[in-house]
Amino acid sequence: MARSNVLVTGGSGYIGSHVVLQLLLSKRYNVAVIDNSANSHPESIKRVEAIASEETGEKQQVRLFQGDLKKREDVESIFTYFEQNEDKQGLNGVIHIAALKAVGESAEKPVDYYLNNIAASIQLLDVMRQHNCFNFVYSSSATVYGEPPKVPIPEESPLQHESPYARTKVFFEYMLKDIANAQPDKWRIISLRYFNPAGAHPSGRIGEDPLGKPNNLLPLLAQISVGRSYGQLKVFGNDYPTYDGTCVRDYIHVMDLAAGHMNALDALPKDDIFHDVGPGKAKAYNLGTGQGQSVLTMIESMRKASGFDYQYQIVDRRPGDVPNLTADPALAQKELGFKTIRGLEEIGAYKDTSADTSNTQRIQHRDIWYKGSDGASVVLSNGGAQDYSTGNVPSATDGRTVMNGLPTSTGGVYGIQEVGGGSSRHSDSASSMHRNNSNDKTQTQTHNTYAPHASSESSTSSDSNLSAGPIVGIVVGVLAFIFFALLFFGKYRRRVNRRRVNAYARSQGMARAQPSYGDSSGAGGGVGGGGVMMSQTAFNDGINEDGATTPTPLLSANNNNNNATLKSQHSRSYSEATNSSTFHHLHYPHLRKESNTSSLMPSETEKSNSIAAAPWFRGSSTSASNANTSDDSHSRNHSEALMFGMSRSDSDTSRFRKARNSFGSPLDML
Ligand SMILES: O=c1ccn([C@@H]2O[C@H](COP(=O)(O)OP(=O)(O)O[C@H]3O[C@H](CO)[C@@H](O)[C@H](O)[C@H]3O)[C@@H](O)[C@H]2O)c(=O)[nH]1
Repeated sequence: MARSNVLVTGGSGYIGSHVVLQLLLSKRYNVAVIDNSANSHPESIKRVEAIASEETGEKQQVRLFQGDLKKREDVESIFTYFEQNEDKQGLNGVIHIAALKAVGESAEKPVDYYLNNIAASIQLLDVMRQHNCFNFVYSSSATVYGEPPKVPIPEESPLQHESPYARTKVFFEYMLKDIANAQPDKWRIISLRYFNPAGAHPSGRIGEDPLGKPNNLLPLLAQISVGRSYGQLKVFGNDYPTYDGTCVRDYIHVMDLAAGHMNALDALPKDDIFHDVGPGKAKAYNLGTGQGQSVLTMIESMRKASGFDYQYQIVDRRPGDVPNLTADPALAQKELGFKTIRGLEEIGAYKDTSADTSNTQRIQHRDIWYKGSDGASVVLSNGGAQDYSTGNVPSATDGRTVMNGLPTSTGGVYGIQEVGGGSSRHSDSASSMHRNNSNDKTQTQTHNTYAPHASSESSTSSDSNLSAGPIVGIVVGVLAFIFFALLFFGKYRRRVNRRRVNAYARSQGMARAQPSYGDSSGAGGGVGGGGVMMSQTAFNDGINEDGATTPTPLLSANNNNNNATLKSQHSRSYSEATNSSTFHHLHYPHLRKESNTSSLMPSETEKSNSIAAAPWFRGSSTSASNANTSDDSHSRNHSEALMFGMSRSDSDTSRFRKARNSFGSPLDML
C-alpha cells in the first residue's frame, strides 16, 4: 500500500522536527510540513532529512511549505497539491503542532494567541473537511490541568485554565469534541497533552535553543553551562508540598514524545479506543513519563551531565506555577502503545562517543572560514569555531556533549518559510489512515503577521593594559617595548581565553562562547552572524569543490561509506547536513547584534521568488535546482535565526493573573 500523506504544522520547530523525524524513520508516511519560521527554522528540516536518510539508508525528504496557517490560501494550496500531485490521494491526516506557547506572553497578547491557536486552527479544520481529510492529531498540553486535584494526573482530571494560553488549549480540545460529535462517522481526533518536553535527538543536530534568555528551566541550565550568563540562577520557591519543596514536573524526552505521535496516528483508525467517548471520536491522552522531578533534582542532573557547578538562589514562587504536574501515562500506554524509553540521563546530556573519525577530514575539506574580528582565521566545526591558523580542528575523539533544553509544544504558527522536499513516492508499506468524503463549505480568515525580535546584546573584553614608567629618556624605548609586549600579551591572552571557552563550549556541543566574532561589522559580523552565515552559504550554494552543481544536498545509502563518496561528490552539502549543532552558533546574542528583525525573516521578494521558482515545493529535479537557488537566499537570510522552539516571554505573570481574573472562566459557560 502507498504511504499515507501527513501534514505536520509547525514541523520545523522543536517538537515538530522530532515528530517529522519519527515519521520519516517509520518509512510509512510522506511528510509535508507547513511552518512560517517565526519560532523555528527550515534548516531543521534539512537536518531531519539528513538524519532520517542516514538512519534508514534511503533518501528521505520532506515537502516543506512556506506558509502561514492564518492564511487560508496557504493551507488550501497544500491540500490541493496532494490532490493533484504525488499519488493524488490527497492528505490523509494532519498533526497540528504549530501554536504560540508562552504563558506570560499570552496574557500580553491574547489576540495573537486566540488568532493563532484558535482561529487559525479552526480554519485548518475547515480546510481539512473541505478536502475530506478527517484524521487529526492535536498538540495539547498539561497546562489544561491547571492545578490538578490528583497527581499523577489522569486524563479525566478536570480541565482548568489559568492563562490565555491554557485557555486556547482547553477551548480547542472542547471544540474538537464538538466537531467530532457533529460528524462521528468522519472525524478521528486525538489530543496529546504534552508534559515537559526536554532533550533532543542524540545527534544534537536538532533540538531546542530558545532566543534570548530561556524562561524554561532546562534550556536555561544548558545555556548557563556553556557560559551564557543570565545572572544568578533562580529557583522559584522551595516551600511547595513536594519532596524537596521545589516544583515537580514530568520531563519527557522529546524523542519519546515524538514517538507518541506515531502511536496516535496508528491508533486513529481503531474504533475501540473511542468506545468510551462519543458519539464523536475525539479523545485526549497524556504524554509523560509518570515520573516527577523537582527543580533541584534537575539542577543536580544537569550538574552531573555538564560538570558545571550551578550556583542558585531560592527566590519567591513564580506566579502561575503549580506544585506538581506529573502525568499518569497509563491510558496512552494501554490504548496507544505509548512508552518512554529515555530518562534523565538522555535528557540532560548526550555524550557522542561515536564522533566519527571523518570529522576532521570533513571539516578540513569543507574549508569554510572567515576572519574573526581579531584577525584570526576561523573555521566552523562541530560545536564550535576553530582557530584555523593553528590547524586545530576538532579531534576525532572529541566527545560531543550535547546539552539540550526543553519546553513544551509547538513550532510556531507565525510562519514558515522555504521550500523543500522531493517527490519520491514509495509503495511498500501500509497506510494507517483512510480518507472520508465530504463537501463542506469553506470560510476565509484574515490575519496579522508577526516577526520575532532579535535580541541585542554585546559582550566585550579588554585584557591588555599599558603602564608607563616614571623615567623619561631611554625609557621611551623601554616603554615602547613594554607597549608592544603588553599589546602582544593581551592579544595572546584573549586568544587563549577564547580557545578555552570555545573548547568548553565545543565539548558541550554548543556554540562558541566567543564574544569577538559578531562584534565586527566586517566579515565576521553582519547579517550572517559571521562564519555561520558564510558556511551556510557555502554548503547551500549547490556548488561542489570542483565547481560542479550539486543538485541534491543529501544522500546516504550506506553510512559506512558515505563520507568518502560524499566528500568527492557532495562535500559541502554533506558537511552541512552532518555538521552537528551548528545551530547553536546562531543563538549567541552577539551573533544577532548585527542583525535586525527583517534579516531574520524572508523578504517578500524572497518569498515570492521562492514560490515562483517552485510553487511551494520542490517537486521535480528541474524545479529542485530552481528551488535551491531561492532556498539559498532563504538560508542565508535565516541562518542566523535558527530559533528552535524559541520561547517567548513568560514574564510578567502578574499581568497574566490580572488578565485571567478579568477574563473570568469562559469554560464555566460551556
Ligand atoms: O529559572 C527558572 C525557570 C524555571 N524554574 C522552575 O522550573 C519548573 C519548570 O518550569 P518551566 O521549565 O518554565 O516549565 P513549566 O512552568 O512547567 O511550563 C512548561 O510546561 C507546561 C506543561 O507542563 C507548559 O504548559 C508550559 O507552556 C511550559 O512552559 C517550574 O517549577 C519553575 O518554577 C525555576 O525554578 N527557575
